[in-house]
Amino acid sequence: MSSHLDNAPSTPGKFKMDKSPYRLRHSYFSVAKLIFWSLVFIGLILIFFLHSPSSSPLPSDPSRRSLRTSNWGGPAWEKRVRSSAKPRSRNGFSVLVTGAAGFVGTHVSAALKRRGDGVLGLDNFNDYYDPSLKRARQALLERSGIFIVEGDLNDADLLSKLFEVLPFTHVMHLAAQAGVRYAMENPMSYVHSNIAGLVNLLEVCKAANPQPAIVWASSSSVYGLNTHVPFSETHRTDQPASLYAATKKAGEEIAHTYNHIYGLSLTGLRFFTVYGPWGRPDMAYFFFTRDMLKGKPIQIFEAPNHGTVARDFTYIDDIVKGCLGALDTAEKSTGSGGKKKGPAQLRVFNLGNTSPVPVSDLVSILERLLKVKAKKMIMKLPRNGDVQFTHANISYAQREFGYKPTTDLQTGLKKFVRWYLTYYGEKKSAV
Ligand SMILES: O=C(O)[C@H]1O[C@H](OP(=O)(O)OP(=O)(O)OC[C@H]2O[C@@H](n3ccc(=O)[nH]c3=O)[C@H](O)[C@@H]2O)[C@H](O)[C@@H](O)[C@H]1O
Repeated sequence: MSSHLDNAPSTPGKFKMDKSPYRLRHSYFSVAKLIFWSLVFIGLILIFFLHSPSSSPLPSDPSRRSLRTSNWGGPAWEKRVRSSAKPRSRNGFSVLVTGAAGFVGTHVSAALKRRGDGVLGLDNFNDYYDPSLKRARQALLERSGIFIVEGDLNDADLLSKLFEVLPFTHVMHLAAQAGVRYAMENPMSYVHSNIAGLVNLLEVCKAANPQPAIVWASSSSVYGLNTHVPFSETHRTDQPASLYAATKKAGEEIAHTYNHIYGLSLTGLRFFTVYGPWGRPDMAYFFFTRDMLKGKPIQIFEAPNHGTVARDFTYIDDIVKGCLGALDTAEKSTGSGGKKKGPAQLRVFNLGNTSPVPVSDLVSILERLLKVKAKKMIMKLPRNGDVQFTHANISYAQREFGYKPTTDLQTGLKKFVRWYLTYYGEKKSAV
């Protein structure tokens, strides 16, 4: 005899005690059905929330996910932002520098601060190259009172918040996925930073009140397969040789659109192979130095028929002068609250050195400076985005803001090598 408690169907297992096979199957299927339909119902609710744009509790967009991990906001944070971006003088600029922990970003930020402008940095500290170098640059800027907010360009909420805290007069947009050859390894990182990130930034700038004037980094690589030299801003740029170049060219077209529709003042700067202290370890002059010091072989690219591969290497201090010149001559945006009020300035400048140097000469200079004989491996120029030759015509920048590079490769590399040996010598390790 079984007690009534034993009959209580508290769990499906207990049903096995029931003597009637029909009742057992019937009850079992009712519960299973109930569970099944409950799961379907919960699933539908979840699908509805995940796809609802306004109330999405778990955003599927990776750029928005950074919101959850980034550490910004609050009165103390806002105070730091304000104090970093406050100019020393009444007519000084208040500049948001994106990519402030990057090579050019660090130098430009420091120069702006030195002359009395307020600077707020933004950087996502990604690991495209050794992030400890970016942290060291950050520490350097911190010593001169520059705060770098850690966040991604694609984080619209963060960017909007920054403009809410402060009416930036200018944006110096230097954050990007750089490097010509890496584009074949990780193409989407170029789309994420150089296209999606740029659009996100421009969306926030167009909605800001007042709208800032924007100066941003394009690239000499937009000239691609152009064969007219020296490269002038009027030459064709519709034959990019790498995805990197294509995203920078797309950026120039996107700039045109935002200028046209929203009255944003936009100036693009086509940088020509920038080098110098605190440089980028992914660039040839930098890793040639590292590998030569380690006694490792280096690859030197050569064009077909032993043709020379050359670059218009441009020293960082000259580039900084060009950036400041562009900033100083940038006119105000004309829109407000997302509406254009009149035509606004739209410019593109070459910032080069006007004196191309063969890569083999770059290596000879490094050999002399490092007192090391390079183990050279001559290789065919790979078809991975590299072009054979770059040479800037800089007369437009010269005319508009007196841009005049003054550092030759020998002098600039000497300063780079001195920095390199101090930086890595002190750390007793190479990159
Ligand atoms: O002006 C730009 O817009 C770009 O400049 C820079 O690109 P590049 O001019 O290609 O510089 P970089 O890679 O240092 O190669 C230098 C030279 O060494 C040759 N090179 C390179 C590697 C190698 O192993 N061997 C070699 O001979 C190579 O063929 C080349 O001739 C920036 O990286 C890029 O982000 C962008 O800003």
